[in-house]
Amino acid sequence: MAEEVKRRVYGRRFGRKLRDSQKDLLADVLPKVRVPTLTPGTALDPASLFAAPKRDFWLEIGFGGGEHLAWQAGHHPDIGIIGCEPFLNGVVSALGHLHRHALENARVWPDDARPLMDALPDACLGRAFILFPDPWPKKRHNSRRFVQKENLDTLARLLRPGAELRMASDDTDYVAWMLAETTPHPAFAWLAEGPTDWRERPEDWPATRYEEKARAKGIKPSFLRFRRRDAN
Ligand SMILES: C[S@@+](CC[C@H](N)C(=O)[O-])C[C@H]1O[C@@H](n2cnc3c(N)ncnc32)[C@H](O)[C@@H]1O
Repeated sequence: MAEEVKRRVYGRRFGRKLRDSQKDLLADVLPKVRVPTLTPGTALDPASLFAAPKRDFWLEIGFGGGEHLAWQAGHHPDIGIIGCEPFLNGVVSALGHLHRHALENARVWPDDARPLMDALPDACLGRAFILFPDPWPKKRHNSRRFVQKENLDTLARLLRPGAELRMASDDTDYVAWMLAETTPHPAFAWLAEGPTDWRERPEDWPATRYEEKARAKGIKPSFLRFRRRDAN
């Protein structure tokens, strides 16, 4: 992990005690798929993470249990996908999916996405996902929200022109916040095609655990797609 970078991660790092089979995943599978330790100033070529050449590289920030990460990896074997998640129990769950489906094209950064993003080169990504990020509903916690100018600037640097940034939330206040932060950003154009299409999840976008939790409570999430503009 990037020990020297002292940014704070808000949210849980550990949950329920791990069972032996989960500890085995950490011991046996994580070393095969983890992004190597980064120190500040290290440059990370995403192509160096994968044994076979990849057509493109995608990034998922906060993959939770890893269902979406594994689905995208399974459906796009020619893509190298990097998932970031500091919550250990989520990492273990993702390792289980990658192992069960023998997915070779996903890599895991079991930590805060920001140091990894800092290490990636300009215009190296074709897609990035931020799905159901923690909404931090109290006003005084707004600065903890992942979708904010500093992180959008970094994503603007990493996504190549024409690339797609996907976000989702079931929290209406956070959806409004995401739009308020992203639509004025010069690098991003909202891909809404009508007044309601962003209320429907595209077919190449599987439901995540948090989406299912929201729907079980009768809440309909929103799905936002942005195109990385050519200039800026
Ligand atoms: C509400 S959960 C959603 C998980 C998953 N995307 C889903 O939809 O089921 C938000 C996740 O973002 C992760 N997260 C929060 N801050 C992060 C950061 N700086 N870098 C990477 N992941 C982060 C949390 O650990 C948490 O698992």
